[in-house]
Amino acid sequence: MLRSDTFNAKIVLVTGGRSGIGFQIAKDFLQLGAKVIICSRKEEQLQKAAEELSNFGEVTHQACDIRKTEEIQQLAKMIKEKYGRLDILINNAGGQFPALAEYINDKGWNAVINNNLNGTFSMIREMANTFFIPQKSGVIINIIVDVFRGFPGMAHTGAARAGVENLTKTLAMEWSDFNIRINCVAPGIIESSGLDTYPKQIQDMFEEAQKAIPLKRFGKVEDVSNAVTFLSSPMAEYITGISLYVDGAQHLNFDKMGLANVLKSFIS
Ligand SMILES: CCCCCCCCC/C=C/C(=O)SCCNC(=O)CCNC(=O)[C@H](O)C(C)(C)COP(=O)(O)OP(=O)(O)OC[C@H]1O[C@@H](n2cnc3c(N)ncnc32)[C@H](O)[C@@H]1OP(=O)(O)O
Ligand SMILES: NC(=O)C1=CN([C@@H]2O[C@H](COP(=O)(O)OP(=O)(O)OC[C@H]3O[C@@H](n4cnc5c(N)ncnc54)[C@H](OP(=O)(O)O)[C@@H]3O)[C@@H](O)[C@H]2O)C=CC1
Repeated sequence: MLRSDTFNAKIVLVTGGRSGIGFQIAKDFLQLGAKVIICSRKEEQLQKAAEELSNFGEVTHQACDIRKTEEIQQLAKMIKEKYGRLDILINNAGGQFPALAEYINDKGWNAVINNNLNGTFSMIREMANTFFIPQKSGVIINIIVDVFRGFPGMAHTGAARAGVENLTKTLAMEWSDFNIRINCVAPGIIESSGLDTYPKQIQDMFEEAQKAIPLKRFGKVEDVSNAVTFLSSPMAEYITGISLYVDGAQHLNFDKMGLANVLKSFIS
C-alpha cells in the first residue's frame, strides 16, 4: 500500500537478506525505490540471491558474519565508499536450534547468544557510529521472535531476543537526540526457508500448531515485510521503541505452542 517512490534514494542494509524473510524485505524495499545491500555468511547463496533481486532494482552484496566485528566494519567501509550514507538498517540475520534448556551446553548457548544478541548489537553500534549518529538520522528495525511468554523449547533465543527488545527501548531513548528511530518486529511462526531447518518431528506438528493460533494459520514472509516497510517509512515517523507482533495474535493465546512438549516426546 506504500507509494512506489516511498524509499527513493534511500540506502537500506538487510542482514540475512539472501533467504526467507530477509529476501522478501530486500525485494519489497527495491520495489519501493530503495537501493539495497544484503549480507550473510554463505557467499555463493548470497550472490545467487543478489542476482535474483537485481530484477527489482540496484542491489549490492557482501559476505559478513554478524558475529565478527571486523567483517561488519568492512561492510560499513564498502557502503561508505559506494553510497556515502546508510538510511535504514534491518537486522534480520539470526537463528537458533530447538532444545530443552537442560540439554543446552555452553557452546550451543553461546552460539545462539552471539548470533542473535551480540551480533545484532555489534551491527547496530558500527552502523550508528559510521552513519546514523554523524548523519543525525537513521531507522533501525530488529527482527526478533514472539517471546511474549518466554520461549519454551528455545530458551537461548528467547533470552537473546528479549535482550534485543530491551536494547531497542534503551536506544530509542539514548539516540532520540540523533533522530534515530529503532523498533522491533516480532514474527510468530512464518512459512519460510527458516522452518525447513527444523527436525521432521517438529514439522509434523505444524498442522496442529496452526490451529492454536487465533488467526489459524502461520504467517507469510510478506506479512513480516509489510510491517518492516511500514515501520521504516515516513508513515511511522512518530513510532520508536516498540515491538510490533506479526503473529496472528499467537502472543495472546495461552495455549502453549507445544514445541517443548514435542521435544520432550522425542526424548522419552
Ligand atoms: C510445534 C510447533 C512449534 C514450531 C516452532 C517454530 C519456531 C518458530 C520461531 C522461529 C523460527 C525461526 O527462527 S526460523 C529459523 C531461522 N534459521 C535458523 O535457525 C538456521 C539454523 N540456525 C543457525 O544456523 C544458528 O545460527 C546457530 C544454531 C546458532 C548455528 O550457529 P553456528 O554456525 O555456530 O553452528 P554450529 O557451529 O554448528 O553450532 C555451534 C554449537 O551450537 C550447538 N548446536 C547447533 N545446532 C544444534 C542442534 N541442532 N542441536 C543441538 N545443538 C546444536 C552445538 O553445541 C554446536 O556445537 P558442536 O556440538 O560442537 O557442533
Ligand atoms: N521463520 C520463522 O518462523 C521466524 C523467523 N524469525 C527470525 O527471522 C529471521 C529470518 O528467518 P528466516 O528467513 O525464517 O530463516 P532463514 O534461516 O532463511 O534466514 C536466516 C538468515 O540469516 C543469515 N544468518 C544467520 N546467521 C548469520 C550470521 N551470523 N551472520 C550473517 N548472516 C547470518 C542466514 O544466511 P547465512 O546462512 O548465509 O549466514 C539467512 O539468510 C531470523 O532472525 C529468524 O530467527 C523469527 C520468528 C519466526
